[in-house]
Amino acid sequence: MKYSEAFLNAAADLCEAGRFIDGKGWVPATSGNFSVRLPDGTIAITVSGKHKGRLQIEDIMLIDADANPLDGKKPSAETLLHTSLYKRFPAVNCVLHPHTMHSVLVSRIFKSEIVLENYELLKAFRGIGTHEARLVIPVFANDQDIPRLAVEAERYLDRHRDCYGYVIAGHGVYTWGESIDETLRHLEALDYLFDCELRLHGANRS
Ligand SMILES: CSC[C@@H](O)[C@@H](O)C(=O)COP(=O)(O)O
Ligand SMILES: [Zn+2]
Repeated sequence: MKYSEAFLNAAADLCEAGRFIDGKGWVPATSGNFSVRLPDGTIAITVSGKHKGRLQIEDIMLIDADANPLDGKKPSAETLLHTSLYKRFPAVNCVLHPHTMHSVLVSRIFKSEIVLENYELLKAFRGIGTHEARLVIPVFANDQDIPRLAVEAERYLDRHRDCYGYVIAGHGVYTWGESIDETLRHLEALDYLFDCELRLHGANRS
C-alpha cells in the first residue's frame, strides 16, 4: 500500500502525541486509541493492541469513513466511536481516547455527568472565552458492545452538539478537536479539571 503524504504526516503526529500522552501516564498497558481525519475524508487510526506510547508509523492504519480498513490492518477495537464522531462533527479532525486515571476515578463519583463551572481553564476549550462558562461532560456506562456504545454516544451528541468530550465509566475519556494540538489541549484541560473535581470531593489526596 502506498500511503499519501497526508497520511504519513498524520501518522508521525499521532506517534508523537502518543509519546506525550504516555509521558503523562494516560495510556497504560496498550490502552487508548487515537485518530486523525485526512483532507480526503479517510481516517488515520491506531491499530489494535499496540502500546500507544511506543507507536511506530506502521502502527497507524487507514480506514474509510465507515470504519472499513483500507490497508488490511486491524483497526482499534473502538474504531466506531471515532467514526461516529467524525460523521457528526464535520469540523472535527482528531479524536483522542486515553485511559486517564482521573477520568476513571471521576466516573466513580459522578454517575451521569460531570459539570465544570467557574474554572479559568475552561478557556482552553474551543469557543469558550470566560470562566463563567458551564461545560457538561456526560458519563456513559462502559460496554464491550462498541456499536451499542456508539449509538448511546450519538443519541447524546444529537441533543448536545456543543459537547467537548465524554467519559466511559471505569474506562477512560474521549475528546476531539479541529487538530491534534487542539485535541491535546482539550485532553490536558479535562484531566486538570477532573483532578480539581476529585480533590474537591475528597477523592484525591495526592
Ligand atoms: C488494554 S484494555 C483497553 C482496550 O480494551 C480498549 O479500551 C482500548 O482503549 C484499546 O483498544 P485498541 O483496540 O488497542 O484500540
Ligand atoms: Zn479504551
